[in-house]
Amino acid sequence: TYRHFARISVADVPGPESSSWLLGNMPQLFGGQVGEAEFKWQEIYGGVVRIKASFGEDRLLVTDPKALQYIYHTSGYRFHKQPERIELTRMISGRGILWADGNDHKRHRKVMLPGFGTPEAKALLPLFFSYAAQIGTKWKDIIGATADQSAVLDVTAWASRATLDAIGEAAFDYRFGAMENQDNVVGTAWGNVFMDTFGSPSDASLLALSLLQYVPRGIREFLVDHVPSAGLQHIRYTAQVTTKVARELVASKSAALLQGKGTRDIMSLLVKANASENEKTKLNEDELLSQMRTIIMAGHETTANSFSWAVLELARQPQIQSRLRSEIRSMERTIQARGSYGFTTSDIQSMPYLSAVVKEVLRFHPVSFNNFRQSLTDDVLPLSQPITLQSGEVITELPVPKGMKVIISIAAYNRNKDLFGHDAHIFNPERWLDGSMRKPDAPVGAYANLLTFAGGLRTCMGWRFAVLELQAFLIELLSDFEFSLTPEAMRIRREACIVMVPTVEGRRDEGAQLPLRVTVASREYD
Ligand code: HEM
Repeated sequence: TYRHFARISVADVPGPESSSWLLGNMPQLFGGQVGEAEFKWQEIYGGVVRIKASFGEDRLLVTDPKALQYIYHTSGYRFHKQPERIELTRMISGRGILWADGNDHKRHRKVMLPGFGTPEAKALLPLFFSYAAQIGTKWKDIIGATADQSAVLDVTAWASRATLDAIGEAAFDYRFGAMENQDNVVGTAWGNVFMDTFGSPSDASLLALSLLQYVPRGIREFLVDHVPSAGLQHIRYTAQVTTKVARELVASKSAALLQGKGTRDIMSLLVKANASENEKTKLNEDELLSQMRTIIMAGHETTANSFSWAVLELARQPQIQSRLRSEIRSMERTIQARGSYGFTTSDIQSMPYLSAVVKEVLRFHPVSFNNFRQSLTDDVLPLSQPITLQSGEVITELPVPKGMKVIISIAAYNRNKDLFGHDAHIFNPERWLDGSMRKPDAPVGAYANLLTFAGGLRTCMGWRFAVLELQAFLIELLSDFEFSLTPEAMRIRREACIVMVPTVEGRRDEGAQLPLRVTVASREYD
């Protein structure tokens, strides 16, 4: 008790009132749509906001670029993941890289790195195009069978199946077959898992999550593994079926490697890199299996939902959609004129509007919308903008106590008006083209100074894959199809599960969906 009251306090940092001692501001933070509370608080209080968790505990909501650079990079291994949140990660992807911290994390990252370079990502471009083309073929069949040559299609469900198949082949040289067989066990298990487990958390589940931090690790793990709840059961089942496939794959990859027949997929590179590590740094079998679950989880729903948000914005703003289609078709003509077929990465790099749209989608709709960290020691956060404490004192550095829990709002950082302009809350790809954006003093993110892929020591390993896959899907499907809003699509919510998914207001129990009207795009004026 003495230590608690004598330690450094952040109570003087301004922040919103909380009406509940039991839950603090957590219902506001997790109950609404993604970003709702954080956008408001960032506007009122700036880049560092003191909010309340359960039992009056102070937490910091951070979007200040310099503070984030410090947390992610400079002091990266002194800000660990929060113990209760790490249980959620363990449930989804096991004790893999997303779960590991400190030296353990270094070990995981080193073994995984060879699979995630630029050449590896570029080599996958034809594969991404081929899965996007498979969606196109299916859509043409469905649309062709309708009287008015148009159909309402759930873009999220199609994208989810295609990205699962793409990551299966890219990462493991394995065919999930989700596009062909909609009852595919792994595909079905992953379907809506985030919405079922993490969507619309009740006050009781928020309180349970808060209480987990006070429970010793072994008991915490037991509870998470055994508490009977439908959402948890769904995720446990998903983990079980994915691990089963993963086990078969690790065995076959290891056998192929022994016979000198290794392939170039991510998992083979990982198994190979692991084989050359010494006994201390090697990943064990459980860690290898967890890595596969991590890659499936991190590499499929994230990209599928980013694609869904992109298409929704294009349906909302038909003039952006037409301009992008024109750029795509113009590049198609250039490719045909040089006598080749298919886009290369340099073709894609010379499409400025596509690049602007993709950056704007990732800025506006970051599907992984917040990160949770906790300081290992007393520390001092540097700040880009001074803050005025409630006492009136103005500070440019903020001392934080050991154990301080920090919530990083990726969604709010990406709407920072100093970085992205006064219209940061508007979807406008033009900002990436008109030279109006200021170069940041404290760059944080890996891509376009966005925090979408986090930053520093734990930057998303698959960001190059994600950007290329998104570009390939947009090129392939925008070229052939036109998207327009349906009445349901006018009521889309940014649902705050672990991955931000679209749901329809009033129909959240149906899970993630994006019903858009899809027609075959005319080529008359090409
Ligand atoms: C739009 C798509 C994606 C987004 C927005 C995204 C976002 C993120 C974020 C925010 C993190 C940091 C998580 C944390 O520290 O808790 C992360 C980590 C990670 N992501 Fe992604 N990701 C995407 C796609 C992918 C893909 C396609 C792959 C793999 C093929 C991938 C693999 C990983 C891995 C392995 C990590 C762990 C990195 C580490 O802890 O060192 N991600 N991602």
